[in-house]
Amino acid sequence: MPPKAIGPYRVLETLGSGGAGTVYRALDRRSNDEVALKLLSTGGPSLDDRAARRLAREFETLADLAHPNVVKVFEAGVHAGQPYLAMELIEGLTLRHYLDVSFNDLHTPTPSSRFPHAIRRTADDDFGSVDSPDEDEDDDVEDDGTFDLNAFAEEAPSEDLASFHGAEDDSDSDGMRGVDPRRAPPRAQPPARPSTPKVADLNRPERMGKLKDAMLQVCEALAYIHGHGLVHRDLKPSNIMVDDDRQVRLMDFGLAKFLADDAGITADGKLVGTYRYMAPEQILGEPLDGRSDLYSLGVILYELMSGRPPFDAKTPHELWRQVLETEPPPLLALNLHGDPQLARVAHRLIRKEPDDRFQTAEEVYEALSE
Ligand SMILES: Nc1ncnc2c1ncn2[C@@H]1O[C@H](COP(=O)(O)OP(=O)(O)OP(=O)(O)O)[C@@H](O)[C@H]1O
Repeated sequence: MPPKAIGPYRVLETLGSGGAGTVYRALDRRSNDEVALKLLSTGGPSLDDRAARRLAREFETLADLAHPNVVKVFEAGVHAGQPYLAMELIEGLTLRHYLDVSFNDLHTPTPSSRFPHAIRRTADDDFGSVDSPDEDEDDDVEDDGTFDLNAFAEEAPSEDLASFHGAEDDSDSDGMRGVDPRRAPPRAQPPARPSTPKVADLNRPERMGKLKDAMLQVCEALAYIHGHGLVHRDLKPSNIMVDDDRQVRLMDFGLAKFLADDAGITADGKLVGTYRYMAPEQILGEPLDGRSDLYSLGVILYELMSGRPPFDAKTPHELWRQVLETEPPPLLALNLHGDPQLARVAHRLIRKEPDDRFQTAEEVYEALSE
């Protein structure tokens, strides 16, 4: 049951939940304006402290930003020990759902789709935000409210439920948790899966127009935040929303921080970000810059064009190995009639070396416009 009130806000409905908490539609009783209210998950005392710090960071980062493609944050507070963040309410969809041609045909339903607000939930978008692989070996839900391997297995994009459980077992039995990706031993790469059914639907002109337009707007948002010395660090389809006027908003800067204290790892040593969209340098805990966000953008573009991610594995360990060591299948082999220029952009964005990628969001914008 959602709370009835949070601080000065009356809760109207649940919009969705993510790794860090739940987002509600709420009414500001002072102004009568509707907002989106993100309430961080409760847990032990350490979760509260950490979550509060995450929220404060998200707020500080966002408060000074003003761009049509970046979500506006109004205020942060604490309610019954739980931190919350009030932000602009976006009447729209996450990028994945906005571009979804036929959700059930392209994605195997996951347990999360049982929830009535599944269309707004975003757990299908990724494997969940994650902690450093060498910590918290025993719990499904990590102490900062993010998820470990079981969440990873559950959210694997193209596995059936039996495979999910297999993945859980595998990961537990062979010690996948607690593995440092920098020391991960090589394994054989599984063969690329055949392209998804109805892949031709992905190329419908109207959908491609929407995809390109959304990508251009994301580039504008990224150019803006990178210009302010910020790296998003957790760019993924659930952190991009598109409103009814097709205006894109970049969300969730909880993981962003100024490049000055950059290391890709939080002060308490946790790796932040979401596996599937993480650049190699982020997996390795190396310093990040805007090019790491461009890598994530490339994964998103590849996935939305082909119906599957460039690297697809049952366990984080295997995914890291693929991301660090193998080349993704050519996008146009998965989608024969995909747009060749967009496919080239996607492949260049997901190059392993940051120097081999586009160097700025402005460059990506230009390439997408060609
Ligand atoms: N400002 C907003 N306006 C409208 N809906 C929103 C807003 N912010 C979030 N939502 C909805 O709530 C969902 C959950 O958001 P939330 O930021 O908690 O999770 P997430 O981005 O999916 O995951 P994570 O927190 O792990 O990055 C979003 O996917 C979206 O559907």
